[in-house]
Amino acid sequence: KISYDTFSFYCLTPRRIRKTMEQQGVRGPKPRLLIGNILDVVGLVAKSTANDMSSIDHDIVDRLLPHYTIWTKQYGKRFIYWNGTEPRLCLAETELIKELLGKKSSVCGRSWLQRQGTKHFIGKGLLMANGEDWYHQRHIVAPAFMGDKLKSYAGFMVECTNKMIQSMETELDSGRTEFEIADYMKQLTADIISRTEFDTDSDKGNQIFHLLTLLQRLCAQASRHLCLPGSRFVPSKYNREIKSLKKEVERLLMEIIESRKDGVEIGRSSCYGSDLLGMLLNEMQQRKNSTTTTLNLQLIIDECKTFFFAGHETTALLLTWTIMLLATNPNWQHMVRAEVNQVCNARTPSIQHLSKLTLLNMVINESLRLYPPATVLPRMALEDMKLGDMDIPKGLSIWIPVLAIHHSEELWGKDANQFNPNRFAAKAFGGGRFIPFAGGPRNCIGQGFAIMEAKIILAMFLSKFSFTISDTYRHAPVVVLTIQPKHGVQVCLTPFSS
Ligand code: HEM
Repeated sequence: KISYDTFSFYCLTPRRIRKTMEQQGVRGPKPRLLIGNILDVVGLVAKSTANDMSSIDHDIVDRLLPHYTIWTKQYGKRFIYWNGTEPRLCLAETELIKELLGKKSSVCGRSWLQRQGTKHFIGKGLLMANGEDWYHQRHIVAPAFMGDKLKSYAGFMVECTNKMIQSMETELDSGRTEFEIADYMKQLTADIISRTEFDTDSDKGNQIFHLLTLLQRLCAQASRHLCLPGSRFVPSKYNREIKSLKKEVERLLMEIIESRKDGVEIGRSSCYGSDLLGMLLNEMQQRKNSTTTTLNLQLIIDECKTFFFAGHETTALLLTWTIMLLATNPNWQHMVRAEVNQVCNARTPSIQHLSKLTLLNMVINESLRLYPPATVLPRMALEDMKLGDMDIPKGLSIWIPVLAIHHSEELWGKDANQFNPNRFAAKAFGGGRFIPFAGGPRNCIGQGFAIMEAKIILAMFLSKFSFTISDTYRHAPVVVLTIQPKHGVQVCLTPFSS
């Protein structure tokens, strides 16, 4: 039975899927046995990103998704390529994307390969959950990201940003002028998520982030290690390293959880708290006798890892790329600062101010369009389904190339690769065209949190410093799960007080 299942998983099902799609005219590059097109993709990306870009140019699709550019020219807007033994349909038609993320979201989920590849990293937390489990988990954590709860984080965000600005001012006083912004933003967003969702001191938070980053890097190579049957059970150096990092992260998280539980057990507090971790622990406690509950300690740990990961790097990248864009577009920097000064009037930004920062909002959107932290959105058909005119067989992975859609001249016009926040002045772009936070029921749960955080940090930063891009900055976006500046972003700061 096991050998038949393995044979079916690695050979029969992918073949059946390929046949169904070929009959509908969807083709793609020829796959190699077991490894599919992995080597083609790895080789093309290694070549296109081998050098830094010669100028600060936002035309980055050929660099970051060279395989997409080549195969879409050859096979059209829909094509199939193979990630090991997993066939992936690449889908760039906005109407179909809208349908997939919206109406068809209940029959789509995460693929086996994705779940297996991130098992030791974020486990079965919300990002990787499917079906009923996903629905249940989303329902539990959603209140932490809505309404008054969301608004209540603004004060922490201001406090953490003030701390960062003060440390920059101290550095400036001691004669430093150049700052690598990506590291500062990572530290700041890590502080904010640790404080708001886990009420944890930054030392422990830092340790967790450090270990999670190492785990993330290792897991990013998972598809190369998982295409051989049984490879995840082999005690290889790769597997051993992952397991030991996982153990260490989980030990640190358990310390945080235990200290919350102790607080309740010795009567110091009456509940586990109202932040994300508190909500999860309260839910587990309330339902401990229920037979339907799916929440257990391991799942809470997975959820913590998921939110530590999803809640800081993406926002840090949004901030980093936005500062790079403003540093290289002084007119926009000047206009947005004038808006901030007018709206906030020398006070720290409050919730009431944020909705009035229209130009800042346009700049943030344009930054998310040009440098969407998540370059692709992966989905898998959990059942046979119809998508537009296509019959999609169960088990087919569908990849939405967000970066390519955001840079498409057909969708955005001739200036698609230019920084032009004005395009967001008149209307909001939805409908599968502007999807930095995905869309439909399975969109980013932290979208409101991220935008609020980005507006507060940028407004405070702009009102304290004027900045230009440093001569040492080398423009070299690369993808390591998210779009990152390979050598960081160096800017020269001038404080307004001087
Ligand atoms: C600029 C910042 C952010 C961007 C661009 C972003 C982007 C995304 C995208 C594209 C997805 C969908 C992934 C997919 O379906 O494959 C997603 C999901 C998710 N994001 Fe974010 N995110 C950001 C910030 C945050 C923050 C601040 C948090 C938490 C505090 C967060 C937590 C999550 C979680 C838990 C999911 C999974 C939701 C689900 O599957 O139901 N994200 N994010």
